[in-house]
Amino acid sequence: MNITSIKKVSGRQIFDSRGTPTVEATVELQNGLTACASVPSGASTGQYEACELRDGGKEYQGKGVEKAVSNINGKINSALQGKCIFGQQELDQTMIALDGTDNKSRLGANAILAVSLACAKAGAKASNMEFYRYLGGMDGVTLPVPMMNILNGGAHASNNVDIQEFMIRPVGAQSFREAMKIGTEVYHQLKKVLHSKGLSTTVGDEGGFAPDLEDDEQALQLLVEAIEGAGYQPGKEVNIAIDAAASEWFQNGKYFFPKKKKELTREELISYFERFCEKYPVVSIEDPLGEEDFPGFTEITRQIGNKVQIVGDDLFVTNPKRLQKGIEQQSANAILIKPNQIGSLSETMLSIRLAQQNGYQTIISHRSGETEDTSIADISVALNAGQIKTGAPARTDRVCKYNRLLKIEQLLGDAAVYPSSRSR
Ligand SMILES: C=C(OP(=O)(O)O)C(=O)O
Ligand SMILES: [Mg+2]
Repeated sequence: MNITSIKKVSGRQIFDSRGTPTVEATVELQNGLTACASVPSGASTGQYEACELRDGGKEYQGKGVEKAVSNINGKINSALQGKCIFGQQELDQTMIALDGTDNKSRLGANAILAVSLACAKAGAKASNMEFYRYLGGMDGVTLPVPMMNILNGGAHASNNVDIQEFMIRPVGAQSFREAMKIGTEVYHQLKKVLHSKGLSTTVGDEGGFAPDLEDDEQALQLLVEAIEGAGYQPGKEVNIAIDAAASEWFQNGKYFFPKKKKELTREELISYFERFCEKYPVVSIEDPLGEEDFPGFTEITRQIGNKVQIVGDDLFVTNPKRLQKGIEQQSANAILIKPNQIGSLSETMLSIRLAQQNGYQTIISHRSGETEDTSIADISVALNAGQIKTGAPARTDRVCKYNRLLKIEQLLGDAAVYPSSRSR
């Protein structure tokens, strides 16, 4: 038996940032080294995501993950025992074949991904390497531009804002460290602005503020005011990204804003976003249309894709097959990468590479229900993704990813690259 082969894989039910059960896995090697990983969970989940296996019954309103955990302790443990920890592809393929379904519904994408990530972390430990270096080698040196979600709406907050996320991008920074300084200053300034207007400073699921507003456009005005108030130039030093999460709005061929009770056609919705991009420094729109609306995506990309990043989240669900369709139909120019949408590390890496080979921008992303696992930070640097979306720079479930990136930047030293607009 090789000392770097797998001795045991085990799982347990833990809780995410919303207090909902989720999966954690531990991999133990013959040499005694152990590594642990846990998986997050979404609220505005795409219909085509891999299956997050949840228990029936009354426990936690039927949200327990004990079945997924017992799949780890039973079938997955038996299949991976004795295998070499360095064969990530083979380990993932073994679990995918054992599952045997298209969407990982037998073992659960939550079970498979937790083990997949724990294996990769164990491989890094056994190699005496930092996780990002193990994944990306010497070539993984790019710190991502953080897309900080500082105002929450949609399915992530109980306010009256329909757009799910309003994010700031500190592109004028020259390092990730400086980007964090700028981002947190704007976040704190937004709190002051909201307070001065008598608006609520309670927060949504991702740590951003969740006030009731006149309309969604007011959120953009507040962000611009906060950027300026913190002493930065909107559009130059800090620009804005939104996630409409429009799959949540799609009903009978039209779009319906559930909170403002307003109905729009596809064309009206595209014009709505175009106006935002003309009037405000909005440079990135995620899921401007629904997950079925490939033609709508193609149309908005044709109209404004030369100056605005059009991001497919629910549209692509980190799935190389759906991404390939989008590439052929020119449906977007960027992809959101959420490892738990596809359910294994090697498939996640495949989607990132496919996107990069086809000139798509890549944004590595958290989920709205998170754990303290920081794998996405390492993945973003290892694969030179260029952007990360991991919530407000507040609340530990979000900040732990940002803090890991600060450490990685320090470890990389002079080799670290930050995609600053100033150096372009
Ligand atoms: C992070 C997101 O939310 P959720 O995890 O709820 O899908 C998103 O839609 O991009
Ligand atoms: Mg999204």
